[in-house]
Amino acid sequence: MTLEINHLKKRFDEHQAVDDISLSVNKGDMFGMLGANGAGKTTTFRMIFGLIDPTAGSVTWDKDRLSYKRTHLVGYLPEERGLFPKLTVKEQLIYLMRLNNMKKPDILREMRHWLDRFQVPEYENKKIEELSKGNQQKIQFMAAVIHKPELLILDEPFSGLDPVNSDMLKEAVLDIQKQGTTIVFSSHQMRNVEELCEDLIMLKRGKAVLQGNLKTIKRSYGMKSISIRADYDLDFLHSVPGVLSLDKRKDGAIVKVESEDIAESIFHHIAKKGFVRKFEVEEPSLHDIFIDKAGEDAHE
Ligand SMILES: Nc1ncnc2c1ncn2[C@@H]1O[C@H](COP(=O)(O)OP(=O)(O)OP(=O)(O)O)[C@@H](O)[C@H]1O
Repeated sequence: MTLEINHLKKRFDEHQAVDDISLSVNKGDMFGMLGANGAGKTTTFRMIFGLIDPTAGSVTWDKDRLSYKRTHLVGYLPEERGLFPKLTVKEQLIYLMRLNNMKKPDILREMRHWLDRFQVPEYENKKIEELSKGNQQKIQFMAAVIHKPELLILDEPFSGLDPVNSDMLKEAVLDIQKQGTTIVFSSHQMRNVEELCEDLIMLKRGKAVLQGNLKTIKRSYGMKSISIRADYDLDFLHSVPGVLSLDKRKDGAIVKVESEDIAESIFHHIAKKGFVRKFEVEEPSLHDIFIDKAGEDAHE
């Protein structure tokens, strides 16, 4: 079972929201979709789920279009959370899961399992409007997973969660993946993507600007980050060709350079100045790559 996206495009009047993206995600993989605000992530998710039709290109799950009859195979956590404030958690989940043809005893069993897991068993009979935003999000997440979909789409699942709840959700997502579910998610929090994804696509104004295996991308990315500790001012490194940025720290600096060769030349420059306490060349973080690639659209 594979999610296949081929030359997918979506145009809204004059605006090309998604511009020719192709990707495939194999069963059980976790795939990250990155991009600044307005890059086209949500539009892509809506096309995967079948809420809107592509202008061109195709989306298939297990070689077939995700038509209305097959939507129960997919779990979708939409960006615009859509719960009914006046319903209780139980009523809400029964309502949504009946749409997936789930039987009531199965819904209740799964709901209680998840409420226990999220350490909020007492929420069963609480109204949605009585819950905090973060806790409503847990219920929305449950609505995406209770029917055990083959493909799970999570649009910004971690936004608005405190660190404890964010970790709880992350563990839940990893467990669901272990059970063989294929997961595609978007996040503005690069650390989450680094922790969870093997493969990713980075969109900018609807186009893929970076795509592939995260480890390979990081290894092959020219840019390097050097962590330096020294007892003298490192400001002079600003004028070394190939230095992209210099971020001063208490007893040194983090210097971003274009390539490993530049890192070597930096080492010679500072060694001439005096004793170097630390000089460590690291691969760029996904955050660095995002700023570099998503460019002026990224306001992280
Ligand atoms: N129904 C619509 N009609 C017109 N324009 C739309 C519509 N839906 C999305 N767009 C436009 O398409 C572009 C992509 O939007 P989309 O919501 O897919 O971005 P996104 O990557 O999910 O952004 P964010 O991180 O802010 O959620 C935006 O410029 C948006 O204004």
